Amino acid sequence: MGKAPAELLRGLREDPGASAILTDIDGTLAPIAPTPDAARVPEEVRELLERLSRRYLLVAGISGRKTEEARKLIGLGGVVYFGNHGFEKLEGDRVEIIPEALPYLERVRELERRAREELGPLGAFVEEKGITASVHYRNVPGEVGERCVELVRREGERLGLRVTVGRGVVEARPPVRADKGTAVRALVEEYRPRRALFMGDDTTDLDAFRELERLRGEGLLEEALRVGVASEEGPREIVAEADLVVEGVEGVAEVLRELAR
Ligand SMILES: O=P(O)(O)OC[C@H]1O[C@H](O[C@H]2O[C@H](CO)[C@@H](O)[C@H](O)[C@H]2O)[C@H](O)[C@@H](O)[C@@H]1O
Repeated sequence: MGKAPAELLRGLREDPGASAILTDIDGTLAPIAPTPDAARVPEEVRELLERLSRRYLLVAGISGRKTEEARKLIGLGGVVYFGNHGFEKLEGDRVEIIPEALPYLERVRELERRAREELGPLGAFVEEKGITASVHYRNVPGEVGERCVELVRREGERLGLRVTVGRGVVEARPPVRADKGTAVRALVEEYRPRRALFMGDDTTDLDAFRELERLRGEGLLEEALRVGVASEEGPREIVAEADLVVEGVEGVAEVLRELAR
């Protein structure tokens, strides 16, 4: 039998000054909603994060959202924010984009234009995000969803962009080395925690899981804990690669309560 959650979290809980709590937002802190602007972080989760940010070395939100949106959703000053799947970071009041990605901005916009023209009339929604593109198909029939994935894959290939499929969304990004894993590495190198946990539910969170494990292998972390948020829509690797599996945002809240105990 695997270890109980409290046992898995003990190392972090007993060493808060040297522990980092890193987390995805949508599907992890905020329940999945029909549209991006309907998503909310429950008040209890926000309060727990606030307490943890005062006690632990680091609390960071690493999201696929635009950084400003990630900041708005969590709404806490004591948290560090990375947006657009690790392509952006909030530095003071400024959002910094990975410089190597900037030459691709026009291609991302072109893909968005093509998606709006072809898929907008069918009910798909293209979220305005800047350096990465997201085409949402949660609220359209299955065959339209397939057309969304097809179009973004085709245009992504033509424009030299990298494409990923997430929960009700297909996304394209510049083909440079930036993802939630590079965000995790940057934070570990800057803050030097002994222990770190990452919580996530979707495809792009796997980059963070894998980097956390590499950091542990390299000896930069003594302990790395991957918390997978199970869902019917998420990739099976989220559960397969996790050290601890929880059910939905309520399961995440339990982890936060335990860390705050
Ligand atoms: O990395 P995350 O913080 O989990 O962001 C991933 C994407 O999340 C958002 O879309 C997802 O949540 C929406 C609200 O619940 C939902 O309607 C949609 O179907 C999901 O894919 C966000 O809008 C995207 O920009 C993020 O990339």
